[in-house]
Amino acid sequence: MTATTARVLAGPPAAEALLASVAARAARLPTPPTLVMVRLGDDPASVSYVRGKDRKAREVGLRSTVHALPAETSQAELLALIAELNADESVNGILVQLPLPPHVNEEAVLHAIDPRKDVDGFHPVNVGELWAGRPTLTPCTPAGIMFLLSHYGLPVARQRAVIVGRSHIVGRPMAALLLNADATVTVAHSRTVDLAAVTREADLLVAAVGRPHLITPDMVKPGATVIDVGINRVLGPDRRAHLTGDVHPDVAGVAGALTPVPGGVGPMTIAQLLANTVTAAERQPTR
Ligand SMILES: Nc1nc(=O)c2c([nH]1)NC[C@@H]1CN(c3ccc(C(=O)N[C@@H](CCC(=O)O)C(=O)O)cc3)C=[N+]21
Repeated sequence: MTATTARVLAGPPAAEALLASVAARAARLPTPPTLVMVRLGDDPASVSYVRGKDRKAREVGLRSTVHALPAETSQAELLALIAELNADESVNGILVQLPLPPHVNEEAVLHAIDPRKDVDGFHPVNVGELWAGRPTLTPCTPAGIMFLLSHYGLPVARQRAVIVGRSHIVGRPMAALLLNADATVTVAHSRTVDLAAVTREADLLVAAVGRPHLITPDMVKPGATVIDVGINRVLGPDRRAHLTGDVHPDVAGVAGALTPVPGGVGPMTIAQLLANTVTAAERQPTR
């Protein structure tokens, strides 16, 4: 009987390493890179994420502004604000916090952002460049995961990577980044037949489905690296809400390395957003 426990891939030290380079690059520019975030309504998770990003931005020498608009803001009003921010040369990065209320067409909004200011990497021009192998501004969560893997010296090239989840925010861009880094990539999803047989092939398993504890120990190859992107709010035995991932805690007994939730991928997402803001600023003409 050999009880092993996975190496913990803590987000904060890797995020701090990325933020140190963000701060150094920001300091080399003639004016501080400027991020503008827009959120509609007051969903508590959105309020808290945007606040966290705003605070970190200032810590590393960026300028950050938040437009907190009423939930009833019309799509036309939101598009008018985006047009203004696109035209404003003092703005380097624009982020519209998702999800948007049901009366606003998310696609219409994301397509309206100038691709050069699209620090989320969600505009079709940036999606296309990523899939063409010419990444420019790449989605923050997957790009942050790539940084985390390299920070901890974990190999990607030649690895069999399985991503569970095909969202536009995580699963799909994660597949593109891993493919660009010479992994052999499989994207599994809710319709995949015999999911466990697919995930057991993975040297690198990325769980991004939003279903608490979907990934159980029997689904993991011994020694695999497991990245948990799930941020699920569940009620604990004490009936208090807490965060849990898509990966069952017992996976730590099988995996070689595992990201915790919270304190894993989340902090990387924020650091990468600020890295993207500096990248956008570096590429925009100076005034
Ligand atoms: N336009 C847009 N871009 C986004 O990048 C975006 C978005 N909309 N909408 C929502 C999701 C979610 N997201 C997270 C960022 C940080 C943490 C994070 O820092 N999590 C902490 C814990 C946070 C907590 O305690 O609630 C952690 O995992 O340690 C989580 C989730 C960005 N998103």
